[in-house]
Amino acid sequence: MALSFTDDNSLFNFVVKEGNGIKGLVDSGIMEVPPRFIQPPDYRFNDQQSSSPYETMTIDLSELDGPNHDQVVKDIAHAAETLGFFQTHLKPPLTGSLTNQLKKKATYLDGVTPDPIVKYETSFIPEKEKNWMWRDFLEMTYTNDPDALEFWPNDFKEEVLEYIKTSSAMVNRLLRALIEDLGVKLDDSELNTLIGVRVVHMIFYPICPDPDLTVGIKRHSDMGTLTVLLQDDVGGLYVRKGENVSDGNEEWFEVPPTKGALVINVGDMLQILSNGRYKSAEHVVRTTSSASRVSIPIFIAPVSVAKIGPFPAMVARDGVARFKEVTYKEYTTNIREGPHGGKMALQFAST
Ligand SMILES: O=C(O)CCC(=O)C(=O)O
Ligand SMILES: [Fe+2]
Repeated sequence: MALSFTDDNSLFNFVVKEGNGIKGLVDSGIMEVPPRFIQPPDYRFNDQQSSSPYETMTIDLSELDGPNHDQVVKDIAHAAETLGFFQTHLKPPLTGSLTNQLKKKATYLDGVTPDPIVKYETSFIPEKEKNWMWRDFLEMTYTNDPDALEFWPNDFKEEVLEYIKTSSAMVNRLLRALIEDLGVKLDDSELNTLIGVRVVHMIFYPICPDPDLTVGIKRHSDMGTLTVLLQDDVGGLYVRKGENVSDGNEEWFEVPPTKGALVINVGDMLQILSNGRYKSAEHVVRTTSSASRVSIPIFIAPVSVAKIGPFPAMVARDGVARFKEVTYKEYTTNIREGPHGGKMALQFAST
């Protein structure tokens, strides 16, 4: 008989403490969504909320080195100013194999001992959240190559390292282009401070008995500088166009799975640095009853002590500082402890 989890204690024990995750719930044969996962109506998301298919903006970054440099910089900046999302190609050998491997192996806690740079998690902060999200994930923090090779799970460590390296090089060029378009000059060490932290999430979204009631990830924007994301072919990531709070006219687009492509999105730190010209993208992940999904974001963020505020040149040009200076650590602490969801967290740094 399938287990039932109508009381929060037994659910918490099974999912979090014993480390079975949501995958464990689904594998146990649950037929209904336990109450803890049911989102209030305003937080639910289904694909009827998405408008016309999103015309994917795919940018070929290799053209940054060629005669089209100026045009490519403009395209990148335009994407960052409008939707805050675009896609780009990652050269072989790393394309779909990592997501396929993750799908085959997806486990929550089985068989690997967590250590300081590897964590098994579910939802966002299950101890505090009223309504849990329908996802399990493995968090791997990059410190250096020897640590990664020693502590990360054997099944993935080499490929994830390669993914991080390829993506970091790309993000470095991308950020240079975005900053170039602002007319701001940074030296290498200033730039490196903004992309000094790299955290990988290997996310597993199990199939869900009632997708209308749940979300894979709630509406949010990413807190760092830029996020790079590899998704499998299931789909379910939606991005919001525009950011006016609840004007009743929200438009959402699905970011379509595209073979060999990486999704890039702007994080809150880049919105602050650019004094609001670049927009961190609000996005959401729905659940489905037909297929489990995997995605592998790399969150690229400033080092925790970095003081993040609008570039002085932007403030001078705009005549106003739209954000105050905060350290990245203060910002992330506020997200964990204060109000978040949608783009609420940015208000913490707003003037
Ligand atoms: O799974 C996805 O496509 C998006 C994941 C995401 O938004 C996040 O982890 O912040
Ligand atoms: Fe995200």
